[in-house]
Amino acid sequence: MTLRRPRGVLFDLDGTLLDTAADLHHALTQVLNTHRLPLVSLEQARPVASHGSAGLLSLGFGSKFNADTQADLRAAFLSVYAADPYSRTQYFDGISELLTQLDAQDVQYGIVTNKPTQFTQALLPHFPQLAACRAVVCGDTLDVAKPHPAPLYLAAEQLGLEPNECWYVGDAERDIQAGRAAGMLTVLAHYGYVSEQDTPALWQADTEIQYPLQLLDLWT
Ligand SMILES: O=C(O)COP(=O)(O)O
Repeated sequence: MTLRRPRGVLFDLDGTLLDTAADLHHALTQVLNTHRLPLVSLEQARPVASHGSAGLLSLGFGSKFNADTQADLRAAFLSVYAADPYSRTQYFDGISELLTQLDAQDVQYGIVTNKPTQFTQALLPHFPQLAACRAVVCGDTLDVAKPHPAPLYLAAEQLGLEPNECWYVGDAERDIQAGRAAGMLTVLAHYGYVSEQDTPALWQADTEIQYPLQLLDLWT
């Protein structure tokens, strides 16, 4: 598919720009250890890493993650994660070069994540190209988060662009829902945390990429 080069590209963070699964998995491991429960492997945790603390805790605790326990478990998880959300985290291969290319082609870019501001702001300084983004909207920036389109509207505004001048790239169903609802062209980052139980063909993304630099091929 060859498309017109967008004026702006907005990206999801976990599972799209940054491979954060190992740090999230580390936090889950610590909490499971505290409760003397069996651990889950990184391979098991990766597919749910886009679903934040609730997704990971449900995976590790099963029915023990319930209405009575979830507040405490979440607090324990987040306190471990907050202490070090970056040591095991890295760019997906090609992201750094992709962002350099976007700069060179005068395509603006930004981040729309459901990750709370506290953790996003702890991570970004370790990834200077992301810290320099003109648009960063987190899960708690507004009182609604993806799949609601409002965070995407705000990010487009921060870039000084109309929503329909931006694309949205993400690896989860709620990313594609939010992008479609915002009237943006949606790109599924298939290299991210898409699990075997997911049905991305039903998400109706406009197009998909198998690795980050493939984004550039969509308009050249
Ligand atoms: O931490 C989360 O809840 C998910 O973050 P994401 O929106 O960047 O995938």
